[in-house]
Amino acid sequence: MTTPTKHPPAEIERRETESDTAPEEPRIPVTPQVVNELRRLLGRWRHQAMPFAAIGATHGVGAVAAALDPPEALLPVAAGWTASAGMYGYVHRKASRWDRLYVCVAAGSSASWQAALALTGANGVTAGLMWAFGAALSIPWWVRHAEPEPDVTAELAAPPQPRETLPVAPGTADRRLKLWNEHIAANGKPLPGSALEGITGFAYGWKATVTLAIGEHWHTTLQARKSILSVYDLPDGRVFVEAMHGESVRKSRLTVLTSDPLQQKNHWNEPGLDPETGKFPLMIAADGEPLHFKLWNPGAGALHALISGVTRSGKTKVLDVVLTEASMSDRVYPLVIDGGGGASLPQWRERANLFAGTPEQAREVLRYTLRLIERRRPVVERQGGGSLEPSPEMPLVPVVIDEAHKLLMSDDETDNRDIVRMCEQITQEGAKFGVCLILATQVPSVKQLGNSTALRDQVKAGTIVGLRITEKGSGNMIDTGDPMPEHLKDLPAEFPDGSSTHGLGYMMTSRKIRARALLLENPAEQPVTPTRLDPDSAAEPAPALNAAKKPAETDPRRRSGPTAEDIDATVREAIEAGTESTVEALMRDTGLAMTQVRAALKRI
Ligand SMILES: Nc1ncnc2c1ncn2[C@@H]1O[C@H](COP(=O)(O)OP(=O)(O)OP(=O)(O)O)[C@@H](O)[C@H]1O
Repeated sequence: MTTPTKHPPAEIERRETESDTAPEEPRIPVTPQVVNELRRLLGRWRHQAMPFAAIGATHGVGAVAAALDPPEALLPVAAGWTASAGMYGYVHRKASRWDRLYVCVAAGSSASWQAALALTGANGVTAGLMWAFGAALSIPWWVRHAEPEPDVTAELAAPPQPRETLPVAPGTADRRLKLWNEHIAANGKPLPGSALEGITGFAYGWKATVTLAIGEHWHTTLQARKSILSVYDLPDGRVFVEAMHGESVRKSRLTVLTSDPLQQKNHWNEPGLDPETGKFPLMIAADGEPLHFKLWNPGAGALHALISGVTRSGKTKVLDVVLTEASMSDRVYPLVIDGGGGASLPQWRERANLFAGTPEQAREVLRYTLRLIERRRPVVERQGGGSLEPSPEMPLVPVVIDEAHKLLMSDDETDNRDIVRMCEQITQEGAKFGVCLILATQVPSVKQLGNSTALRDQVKAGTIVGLRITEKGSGNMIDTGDPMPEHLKDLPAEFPDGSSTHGLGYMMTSRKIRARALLLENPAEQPVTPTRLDPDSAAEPAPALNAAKKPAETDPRRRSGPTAEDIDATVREAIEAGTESTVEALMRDTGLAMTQVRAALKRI
C-alpha cells in the first residue's frame, strides 16, 4: 500500500501555472475524415490484416491465462480453444479441401500456442517464437490475398466517367447467358461445356453463336432444340439452329424468337429480281431476313426449282410471285402450264407468253421448249461453249408447271411417261441454254415426279421450297444437306392466334430456318414487261394454243422458217427414201440446218 504525497499549496500553484504554459504535445485530431480514412484502409486491407488479428488474439489469450492462477487460467484457454474450433467449423462448411486443411493447421497452431503461452508466460522467447511462427504460417494466406479489395470509396468519390467509355463485359449479367450456363452448358445438362457468345437482339428475339466443347458437332446443338425452348420458356417453333458454313463444326447460329414475325402476312410490294445475280426475295425468315429464289446462277446457267406443299399450303401463291418477278423482268420469258386444267393459275392465261391448260397443250409447250433448246445450241457453239447468260437479247425461258404431279404421274387410264421424258430432257439439257423447269407438286417426292429419279436429281440441284405437308415419309427431296430443324409434316396448320399458316415453310438454301412466303394478292394488277425471244429462238414457231396472248406469233421472224412439222416430214421422207439416218447425210440430202435435223431426229 502507498500513502498519498502531500504538496504545499505553493507547489500546487506552481505546477498548475507550468502546465498552463507548457507547449502541447502534437496530437492527431480524431475528425470524421480520419475515421473514414481508417475505415477505408481497413476495408481494403482486411484480408491481409487477418493473420495479425489471429496472432494477436492467440497472444492475448495466452497472456490472460499466464496472469491467472489455475484453475482460473483454464477459462481463457478454454474460450480460445472454442473460438479456434468454431473458426474451423465455420470454414469447413464452405471451403475447399485445401482451404479446410490450411485453416485446420492454423486453428490447431493457435490453440497450441495459447496453451504454451499460458504455461511459460506471454513475454520473452515463447512469445517471439509464436509471432515468428504465425508470420511464417501466414505466408500462403498473404500470397493468396496479394491484391487489395477494390477501392470502392475512392471510386465513388471519383468524378463519374462518361457512360460510353465504360468497358462492357460481354454477356455479363445477361439473363439469357445465365440461363444457358446453368441449364444448358453445366455438367450433366444437354450441351456441357458449350459457350453462348455474341448475343444480339433484333425486333423479334435474339441471336447468338453457340460453340460446343472440343470433339462435339453442331448437330448436337440442333438436337438440344427442345431443351433450349424449355429453358427460355417458349412455345414450339421459336428456336432455330443453323450451320455456320466455313466455320468450325462446333459452331452454330442460334435464333431465339420471343415473338413470331411469321404470324403476320408479309406482302410482296415491288419487283426484286436482281439481273446481276438472278435472284429475288421470295420468303421472309423467322429472324426477319429475306430468303431468295434463284432463277439462274451467273455464269452457270438456269436453275430448276420445285415448290411443294399440301392443298392450301400456298404453293400457287409462291408461283404467282415467281411469275410476277419473271414477267416484270426484261430478261425472262415465262411459259405456263397449268396442270389443274387452267383453274390453278387463271390469271396467267392472258399474261403468260404461252399458257397450256390441258395435258395436250402441256405436251405442245414442252415440245416447243425442247425445240427452243435446239435453236439455242448453235448460239452456245458460236460463243465457244459455256452457258447463255440471261439478258434482254437472250431471255431466260422458265417453264412453270403448277399441279405438276397431275401431268407427271401415270395410272391405268393415263400414260404420261412422254411428259416425264420431256421434262427430264429439259432439266438435263436446258440449263446452259437458259431454259429451266419450275414445278409445283403436293408432295416433294419422286413418286409425284412420275417416279423419275433423273428429274428428281436435276430439280434437287436447284431451288426447293418446302411448304407444309401431311405425310411423314414424303419429304425425301427436302432432307438433304444440313439436317432440317423440323420435318415439314410438323409445321403447324394454324398459328396460336388461330390464323392459318399458308405460305409457311422452308427454302433449301444455305439457311435452314422457318420462313413465310411473300404474299401477292392479285398478280393481275402488276404490269408485264414485253420481252422478245432471241432471233434463233424466235425463228421457232410457237404452238397455236388457245391463249389470248401469243407474242411469238406476232413476231415476223418466226414466219420465215419451216415449221417443226414440215421439218419432221422432210426428214422422215428422206429416211424412207433410203438416206442414212445420220445428221450429216440428212443435212446433205434435205438441205436442212444441223440444228433442224438433230431436233427432227429427236422428235421422230
Ligand atoms: N404467303 C402467304 N401468306 C399469307 N397467306 C397466304 C400465303 N400464301 C397463300 N396464302 C393464302 O392461302 C390460300 C391458299 O393458297 P394457294 O392457293 O396458293 O394454296 P395451294 O397450295 O396452291 O392450294 P391448292 O393446291 O389447293 O391450289 C389463299 O387463300 C391465299 O390467300
